[in-house]
Amino acid sequence: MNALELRNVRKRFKKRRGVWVDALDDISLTIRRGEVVGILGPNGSGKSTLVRVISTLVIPDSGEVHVFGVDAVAHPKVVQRNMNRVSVEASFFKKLSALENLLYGAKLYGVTDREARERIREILEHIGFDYKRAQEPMEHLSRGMQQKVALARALLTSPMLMLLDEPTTGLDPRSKREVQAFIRRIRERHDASILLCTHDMREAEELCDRVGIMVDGRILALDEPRALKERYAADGRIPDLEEVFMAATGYSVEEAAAEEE
Ligand SMILES: Nc1ncnc2c1ncn2[C@@H]1O[C@H](COP(=O)(O)OP(=O)(O)OP(=O)(O)O)[C@@H](O)[C@H]1O
Repeated sequence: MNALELRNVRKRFKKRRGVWVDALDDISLTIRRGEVVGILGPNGSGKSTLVRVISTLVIPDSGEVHVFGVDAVAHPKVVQRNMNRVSVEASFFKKLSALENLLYGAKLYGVTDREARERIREILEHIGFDYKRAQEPMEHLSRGMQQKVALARALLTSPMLMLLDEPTTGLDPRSKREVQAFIRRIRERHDASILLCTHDMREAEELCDRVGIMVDGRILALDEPRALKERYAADGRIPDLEEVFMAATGYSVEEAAAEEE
């Protein structure tokens, strides 16, 4: 059984009168157990909508979404238990400490307080979060530190499927490396299947088994990074992933990362 299966998923949004946008335009995608699949795409290409549909926050107009064989549209509660989403919009109780927020998160997933406390310490240390600061209110922490708490919360509940929506965007270089190293470790242990949306080509290449390129709600290419590069080879020269991205999308990396108009 696959960790994730999307078949012909569509989602349209009304932008203004008479103007619609196909955020997801006939998306089919499979993630095998233990596999890390990256999605690279410019702003507005539909990555967040993809993550929201899988995490049952948005209902697709048509198509099927199965998480470990369970229909996500018909049984959102069951599916939510088997996955966790990390995104910049992660919600916390800002006045409470990181530790209190993490304990609360663990409780929702049925992890006991004692078990949670041990694991919280271990996870925070692994991702380079100074445990002494875990007692401070969330609102005192930098964005990078809050992002690490969001990641810790996702890991704490041992989700079978992790949806990482730009987990390193906005982090300082050191935090970024720590978070990436942690994702790499999870990957090596093969204990989670991961969908990773990112702007960062190197991150995608280093962390993902397969990478998809998304533009205007469609996945243009999805393959192992090496195979993608071979596919776009010209005159016997193998391009890097950045060049593949430009060739496939017509966007430069800078344009892809720029704010949506
Ligand atoms: N709730 C909504 N209402 C109207 N339009 C929406 C809504 N959510 C997304 N869209 C539109 O759907 C398209 C895809 O958006 P989405 O946020 O999924 O892209 P993205 O690739 O995640 O971009 P970003 O990297 O900026 O988050 C965009 O044109 C966006 O404006």
